[in-house]
Amino acid sequence: MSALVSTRVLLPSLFFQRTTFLSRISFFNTSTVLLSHVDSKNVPLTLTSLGFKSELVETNNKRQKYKQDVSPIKTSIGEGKPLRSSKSKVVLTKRTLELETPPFASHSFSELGLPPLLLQRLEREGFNVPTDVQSAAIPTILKNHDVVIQSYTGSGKTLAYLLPILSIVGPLRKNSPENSDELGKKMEIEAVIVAPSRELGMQIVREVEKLLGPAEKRAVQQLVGGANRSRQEEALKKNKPSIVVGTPGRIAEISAAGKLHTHNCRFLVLDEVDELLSFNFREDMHRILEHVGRRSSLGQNAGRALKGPLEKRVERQTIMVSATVPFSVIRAARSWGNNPLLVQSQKIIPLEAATPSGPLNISNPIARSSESPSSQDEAPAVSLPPSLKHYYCISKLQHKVDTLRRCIHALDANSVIAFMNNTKQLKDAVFKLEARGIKALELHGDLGKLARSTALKKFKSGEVRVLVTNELSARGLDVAECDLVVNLDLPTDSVHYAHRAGRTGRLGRKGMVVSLCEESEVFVVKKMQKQLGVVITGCDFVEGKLSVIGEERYT
Ligand SMILES: Nc1ncnc2c1ncn2[C@@H]1O[C@H](COP(=O)(O)OP(=O)(O)OP(=O)(O)O)[C@@H](O)[C@H]1O
Repeated sequence: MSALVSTRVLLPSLFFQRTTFLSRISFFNTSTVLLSHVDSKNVPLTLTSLGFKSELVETNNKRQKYKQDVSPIKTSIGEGKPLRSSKSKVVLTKRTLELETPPFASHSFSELGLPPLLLQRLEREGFNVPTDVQSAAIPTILKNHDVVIQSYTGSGKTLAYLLPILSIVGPLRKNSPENSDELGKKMEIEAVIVAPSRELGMQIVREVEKLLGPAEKRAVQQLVGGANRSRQEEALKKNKPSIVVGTPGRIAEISAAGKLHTHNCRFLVLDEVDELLSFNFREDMHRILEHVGRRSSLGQNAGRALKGPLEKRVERQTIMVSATVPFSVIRAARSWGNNPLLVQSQKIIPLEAATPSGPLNISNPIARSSESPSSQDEAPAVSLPPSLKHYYCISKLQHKVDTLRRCIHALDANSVIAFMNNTKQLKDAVFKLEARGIKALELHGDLGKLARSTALKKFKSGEVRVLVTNELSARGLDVAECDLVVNLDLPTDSVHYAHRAGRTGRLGRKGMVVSLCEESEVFVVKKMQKQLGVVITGCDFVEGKLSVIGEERYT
């Protein structure tokens, strides 16, 4: 009761509205609504109060800016150099988010069987300790197993498959007697990595290039859509890369033109595999699966003929990766792979033993206690980083951008990704944010290649505070500094929620996800909450503060 009183004290004018609101929630849902409360010390909830260490400092132009904390981990993003926007002449200092609960395993990279040159490169790039999923996946892939890698967003799945691949193919590979005769020869393509978007494809290429270093970065080639195809074909011919990374359409196109020779390919990686299963990619994926790597004529049983774990395989090794693994992926993996294993952060099991809901819900008591979901309704409970905080705020459609503005100020967010479903409304939102003095840019598929790259670059560098985007950016996009994700439109389902939400809270950093919805949509939030097995708390942004409205208990 005292908690309820404190809400009244803080927000007297809103009290009546709030009580009405709570009773409506009860109407839409069977869940029990508890008393409203605000933080017991009446401290406003901001990203700072939630643990993002930042400090206000005066810069030359007298504007208050953030001084970054030095992260213990060097990320791919700049380390907080002062940045200057050429247009506004505003000096921005990037705030680096601390790793609060990093998913690091106790092992070191050197225990995982990686070659010395690769270990040196990891150290040089500041990758000192493997994450849990890397510790589980690297030795498993090195033992020639086909795998489905599933762990929550931002837990380091990319290196989990890149490191074993780089141990075996390309210039950093093991100089074992087995492949020493191949040294010096021009190799064929040995690994094909497929990603559903151009941005994700390019991000993976950057990660490989970082490890290869400038002298050897030609060993990887990007084959993404939207870029000049003949230039990519020329580069393939000239550089003879060991690894190609691309989008399904472009890989299939170049392969069909006879310019991509992948029949001897050793590895096929399907990153964001559940997305690659979607209807849009069906034909291209069919071609890739048929043409990449030597398929044994014995089909599925061929793998069983392997005598020992290190026996050289004669057909490709298939690696499938996602934070969300619905039953469709398990089914596809069983037919595409060779007795694949399901690799999660803390366990490795044969995929045959994985049930549709098992791998997703098992670690989450809330999701486990709810009714068992249908195959479309699976709860991606272990897909979400544990450090994330989830909120929803009721807002009328026409007030959403203003609510977003209040949300950004109340949470003191520095790097925000706002998701919308419709491109036209997305443009309007950017216009309104800019009109309210918040630097924002749009990112979606209707933009040209240059505009897309520029928007992303400006957002990553901290020059732009809000990136307004759609599903294009929901998968894989890695911006360590992103401290807030806002759903200006609700995602279509809990899987989409998980991927959008996962753009913040990367690698154990704290992050907040706020979904803005109309009153009639609250039941959708409640449904996703149940499916995801997380608490999505009602809130409002009043007088520059976040006020929690109610807590709900599962029934
Ligand atoms: N062992 C490590 N030490 C330090 N940083 C790491 C380590 N492994 C990965 N990272 C960094 O963590 C960030 C997140 O990794 P990554 O993008 O691979 O996550 P993910 O699990 O694939 O996420 P998503 O599911 O969203 O695609 C990246 O910036 C990556 O460089």
